[in-house]
Parts: sequence; C-alpha cells; structure tokens
Amino acid sequence: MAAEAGTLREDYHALLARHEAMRLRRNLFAPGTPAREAGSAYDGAADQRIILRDLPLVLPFDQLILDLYAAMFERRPYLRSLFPESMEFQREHLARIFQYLIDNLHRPDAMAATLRQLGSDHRKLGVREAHYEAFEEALCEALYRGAGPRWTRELEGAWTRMLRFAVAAMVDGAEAAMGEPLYFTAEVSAHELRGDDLAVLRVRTAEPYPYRAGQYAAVESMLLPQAWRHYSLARAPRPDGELEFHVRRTARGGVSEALVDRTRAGDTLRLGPARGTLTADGEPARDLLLVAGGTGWAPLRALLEDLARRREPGRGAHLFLGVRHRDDLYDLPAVTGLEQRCPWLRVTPVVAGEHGTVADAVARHGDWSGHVACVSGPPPMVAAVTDVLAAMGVPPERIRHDPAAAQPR
Ligand SMILES: NC(=O)C1=CN([C@@H]2O[C@H](COP(=O)(O)OP(=O)(O)OC[C@H]3O[C@@H](n4cnc5c(N)ncnc54)[C@H](O)[C@@H]3O)[C@@H](O)[C@H]2O)C=CC1
Repeated sequence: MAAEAGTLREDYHALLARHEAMRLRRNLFAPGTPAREAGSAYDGAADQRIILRDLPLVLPFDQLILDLYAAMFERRPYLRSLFPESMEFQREHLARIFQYLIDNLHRPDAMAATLRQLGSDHRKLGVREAHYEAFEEALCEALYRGAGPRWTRELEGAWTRMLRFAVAAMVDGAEAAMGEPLYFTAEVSAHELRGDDLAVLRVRTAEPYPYRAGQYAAVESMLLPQAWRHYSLARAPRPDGELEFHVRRTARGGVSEALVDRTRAGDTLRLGPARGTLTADGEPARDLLLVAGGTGWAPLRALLEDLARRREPGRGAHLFLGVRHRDDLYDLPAVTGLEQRCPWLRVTPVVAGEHGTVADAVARHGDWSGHVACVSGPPPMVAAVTDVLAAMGVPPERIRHDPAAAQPR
C-alpha cells in the first residue's frame, strides 16, 4: 500500500514537473504570446458548428462524463483525491459547464469572465494547471469511446480547442486571484433546526470574511471533503463578524443533509470567498421588488437588513415571500422584525395552496415596470417571476438573480 502511494506521488510530481517544463518552453520560444492569449483569435463559432453537428454522436452527456472521469482516474489515480467521494454532483456540474460552453462558443469573449471566476473557484479544490492536461487527455478518450466508429479528428479537434480556450481563461482567473485566500475556516457558533428538514446555522470565521449583502459562499463540511455547495449569506455584514446560512435538506447523503442533520455548534466548516451580484446597489432612486421562494429568502433578508441600516430616503420595498405551506415560513420573527422597523417595507406572504404561485401573485399585484427586482428561490420560480416582470416591461438589467448553477440543491 505504502509503495503504491509512493508511486502515485512520484507520478503526480512527474506530471507537475513535465508541465512546468512545457510552460517554460512555451514562454521561451514564444515570448509575449503565451497560449492563453491566443484565445482572442479563437474562432469559437466554427467549433460550435462542428460540436453541435456531431453532438448526437457523443450524447448523452451523462455517459460521456462517466467515461471521462473513468479514463482520468484509471490513468491518473492520484487525481481522485481532488474530488469528493460521491461524484454525482460533480458530473452534473460538468454537464452544465459543457452545455454552457457549447451554447456560448460563438461569443468566447463574453464567456471569459464566467470562466475566470470558475478558475479562481477551482483553486480551493487544489486544481493546478497541470490537471487540465490530464482532463483533456481523458476527454479525448471519452469522445473516442462515445463516438466509436463515427469518431473524427475534426470532432476531437473542435472539443479540444473549446476546452483549451476555457482552460486558458480559467488559468488566468486562478492566477489573478493569487492574492485572495483559497478559503476561510469557520466554526459553527449555533445550529438551530426549524422544522424537520431545515436548519439555520450561524458561523464565525477565524479571519474577517469580506462580503456584501446579497452574496453567497461555497461551503464545505468536514464530513464530506471536497464537496462544496453554495449558500447565501443570510445577514448583512455585522461588526461581530457572525454569518448565517439557511439550509434545507434536499437529498440523503449530500452536503445539505450533513449540514442539517449531522452538524453541531463547535464544528468546523470552510467557506470560499463571497460571490454574486444580487445587490440592491446602482439605482437608489428606484423602489425595490423582492421576491423570495423558500430558503431563497436568505439573501433577500441580508439585502433588507442592509437597506434598513443605510436607509435611502424615499426608497420603498415590497417583499413577496413564497412558501409551499404555512409551516414553511421558517423565519417569521426576522420578517416581522424588519416590517416593524421599516415603514417603507411591505410584505406579502404567498402560500402556494392558498394564494397560487408567487409569479401569479406578483403579476396580480400591480405594475412593477419602474422597480428594481431581486428574485431568489427555486430556479423554475425565478424563471416564472422573471417572465412575468419582463412581460410588464421591466428591462433585464433591472431583474437581478443568482445564476441557477450557483444554487444549493
Ligand atoms: N439556501 C440558500 O441560501 C438559497 C437557496 N436558494 C434556492 O432556493 C430554493 C429554495 O428551496 P426550498 O426552500 O425547498 O423552496 P420550496 O421548494 O419549498 O419552494 C419555495 C417557493 O417556490 C415555489 N416553487 C417551488 N417549486 C416551484 C416550481 N417548480 N415552479 C414555480 N414555483 C415553485 C413554491 O411554491 C414556494 O412558493 C432552492 O432551489 C435553493 O437552491 C436560492 C438562494 C439562496
């Protein structure tokens, strides 16, 4: 066993050394034009056409991705430790990334910011530039396996160029974030069950944790190493530095179960740096429409606390709080506390069985075309509310929500 581990380590260091040598060579032989800068000349539209044309050959993604990880771990077993024990979420995540890349390949520059962020977020997983090489090798093998006799060099070329473009932006993002901490260690200061499947966790980080109201963090429980899930920070930043998360158990064996059922005060969590642009900033003259569904209330609570603190004269806010059942109004004291403190805030609870959908309630209530809207909840609810608001003439830049991919499930 020890000898095997030794060989794995040697393989790993050989890969890193080989990679560093390649990087040096690239820089020596092509000064000023490292591979990653070539992205700006990348003809993504041409590769998009090839990939879309041949997509039926390599679908379903599920199989392609299963083959990819199998090939990677078979060839380089030492990379397995960078991934969580359960690969299910990881595979779904990769399928979403592939879909995102394919959908947006015709406008590579527009994707760069998302990919740089992704690269910066991959640092906390221990991912290094060299690992992408192993990933590319495994992708080629999976494409070859999937397409079988219909595999072509053109198909492989288009996928490889797409991947290299994405990797170049991710590596840029990782390098630009060198000064940012990989993660923050936090101790759970309180764990409170609110119903059988929901917990409110309060945590304190060892170092100050910078964030703005409305943002979210990747959270890792020590019970499930390398499995990170996003949860919104449910309070505006406070002088005592205490943070709050609202977690609903969504599946057995996942991070939400670990956080709801198996976490107690005194336990350690890790938090990635705060992310997201769900803020009320930018247009202080406009009234706010806040639409929450279930634990999607968390970031909107932070926004309201922040607004209550730095009251902007004349600015009103209307909150629609959507839940399935009355019992799901799990944070009522906070809601009523804000309502009492803030005469400019109106609250409309929407209980699905009694009042219909949140989107319908928003539509029935009035004309929101002059408002800034912040929407947070299950992705289908966010989509339905966004459609209603768009139909009323609220421009897209005034309808704010987190990307569906950033949500805990
Ligand atoms: N915990 C957190 O920090 C955050 C959670 N979220 C997301 O918010 C959601 C909250 O989930 P739960 O608390 O379980 O809420 P839930 O499933 O109990 O539903 C909350 C509200 O959304 C409506 N809804 C549910 N499914 C819908 C659908 N398919 N179409 C239209 N409306 C629908 C319900 O009627 C209810 O009004 C999750 O998707 C989570 O990812 C979003 C931001 C932060």
